[in-house]
Amino acid sequence: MEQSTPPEISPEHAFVTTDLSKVYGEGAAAVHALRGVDLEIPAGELVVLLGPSGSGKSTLLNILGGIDRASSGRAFFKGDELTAMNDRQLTAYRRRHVGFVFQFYNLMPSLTALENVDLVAEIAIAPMSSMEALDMVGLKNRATHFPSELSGGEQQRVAIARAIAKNPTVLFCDEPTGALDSTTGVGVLKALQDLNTRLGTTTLIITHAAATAAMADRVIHFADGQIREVVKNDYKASPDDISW
Ligand SMILES: Nc1ncnc2c1ncn2[C@@H]1O[C@H](COP(=O)(O)OP(=O)(O)OP(=O)(O)O)[C@@H](O)[C@H]1O
Repeated sequence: MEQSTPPEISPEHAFVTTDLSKVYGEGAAAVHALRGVDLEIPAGELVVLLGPSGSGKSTLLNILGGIDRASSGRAFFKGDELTAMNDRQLTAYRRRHVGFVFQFYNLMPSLTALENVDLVAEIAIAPMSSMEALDMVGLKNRATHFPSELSGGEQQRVAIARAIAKNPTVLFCDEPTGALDSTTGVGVLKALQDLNTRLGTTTLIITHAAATAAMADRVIHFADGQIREVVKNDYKASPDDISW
């Protein structure tokens, strides 16, 4: 049988993409969201994706997260080809390996913080306890509070606890601080950096806050559906030390 994994893909890579492209729509209405993206993301890194609105960041995240499909090119997760998976395989990949955090927290208003985290922990394969997940984001003492009793930053930290409770291999964050003021945003970024260090979860963060780049291992600059530059940081700043 033909070997489907290119030899350059090693287990140290969480993701590798080759010539990855995505076109939405057809003909004159076609939008080229990704135009031949070649990317390597080492496992365990905290990666920040920067770029103008519409440059393709969310499209890349959604393809790597198994919630959208590429039009051409290939994407691999630890040697498994995402772009060759059927719907059932992609669902299994998401369920087993992927945590998502979005700009709006999407918490159930009628459930407490702990119950919101429980929702995901209950269907995960190897979850940590919901209380442990809340503890990791500094909210153990707010477990019985409802979302309406929590600040925006606290609600986002509950959403992060919900995403990490399933012990994901990769955590995708699309504008996690987009709805927060800068002080509150720092608390959320600190929680993400802390989790990355403690759990070793490969973490991809899309943000418009360019200063956030200083807290990453690697910064990917996007423009017009392509990677313009990849910068590897020698030193990772604490979100506390980033000026906004
Ligand atoms: N479902 C869709 N149908 C048609 N076009 C789409 C769809 N999703 C995204 N696009 C287009 O693809 C391009 C890339 O969008 P994408 O959301 O990936 O950009 P982005 O860099 O994440 O932007 P932002 O920072 O504003 O979230 C944009 O031109 C967008 O309008």
